[in-house]
Amino acid sequence: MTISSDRKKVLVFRELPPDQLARLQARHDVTVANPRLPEQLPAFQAALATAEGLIGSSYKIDEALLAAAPRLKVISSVSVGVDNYALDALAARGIVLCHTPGVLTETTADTIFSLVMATSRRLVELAGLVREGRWTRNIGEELFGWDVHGKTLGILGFGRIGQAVARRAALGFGMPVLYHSRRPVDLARKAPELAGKALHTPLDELLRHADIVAAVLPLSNETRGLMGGREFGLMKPGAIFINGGRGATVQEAALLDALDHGTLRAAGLDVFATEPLPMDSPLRTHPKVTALPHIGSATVETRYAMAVLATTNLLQALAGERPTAVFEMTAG
Ligand SMILES: NC(=O)C1=CN([C@@H]2O[C@H](COP(=O)(O)OP(=O)(O)OC[C@H]3O[C@@H](n4cnc5c(N)ncnc54)[C@H](O)[C@@H]3O)[C@@H](O)[C@H]2O)C=CC1
Ligand SMILES: O=C(O)C(=O)CO
Repeated sequence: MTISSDRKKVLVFRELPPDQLARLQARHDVTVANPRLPEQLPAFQAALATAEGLIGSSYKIDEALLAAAPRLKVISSVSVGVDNYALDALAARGIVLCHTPGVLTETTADTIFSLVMATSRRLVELAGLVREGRWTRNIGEELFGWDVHGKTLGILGFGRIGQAVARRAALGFGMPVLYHSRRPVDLARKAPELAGKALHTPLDELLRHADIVAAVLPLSNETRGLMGGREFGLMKPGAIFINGGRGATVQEAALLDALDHGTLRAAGLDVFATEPLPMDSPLRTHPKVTALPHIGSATVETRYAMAVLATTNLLQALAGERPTAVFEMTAG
């Protein structure tokens, strides 16, 4: 990467905290334009033509958009997931892609574990009973929940966040953990606290044995639609499905079918194939679904930490240094 140290054109395509925007403005010529807002789209498109650095998230940066950015050297994503970026086109042009691994791991694991709790103990449904003035007598068996402690948790995607979910489950709730990932993790060396408590398990076997299955997979050609009718059909009768990775790793029609006509107890979803979730999606109001508006990392502290890391990554790359968190195109 050869980028000299003079002022560069930077395009910010999602709001940044004022102090992080000021860090960028002190060193570079910055345009802030949100392409999701129709009134700002022309400014975004105009700035693309000269931009050397982009920073933002939640917007598809596809090949056509990259073609309109001939001087682009670096994209700094305020996210760990990189499914919004045309990776092959970036690699072909030698454009550096940075992201925000690590700083959101624990917060996202908290969110995923809250979905485990909420679905098992029917928290949202039963809180609604109180809120709506329908708590008029002790609840009966038909509204009882399901224990979380001691249940077997199956985790799909055993990277940073998957392992953080496993720690909560195994160390806090006495849950045996099965995990599915591309390859076994050397737990004795990388996460000794989980050694002997989390077992690498082929997908079908995991689905057959887990009481609760939590997906924390990145979206890629390999994981798109990974959970379909066959996979939901393999799950234990009465099991729960959680998705905290990416929506499109699940075939939503198959999930609905498993909830309506299969034996799935409930689903807890933070992510959807289309976001925001369309008004006519049956998942929005399904009685067995706890749906969240993609809040995995959405705490004050963590969103700020993500913005700081993304800003640092961009400044480093534009200064010709190796950024703290480069997404390695061949990693997995
Ligand atoms: N709901 C939310 O707000 C958030 C969602 N995410 C999602 O979670 C994903 C995971 O984040 P990290 O744990 O930091 O990533 P990571 O790279 O540390 O872990 C990914 C894991 O998935 C596994 N994997 C990848 N492809 C696979 C395949 N084809 N089959 C089986 N396993 C496969 C990898 O082996 C690895 O264990 C992100 O890519 C993002 O999409 C991340 C943060 C917040
Ligand atoms: O970082 C990500 O990939 C998210 O989904 C939001 O934090």
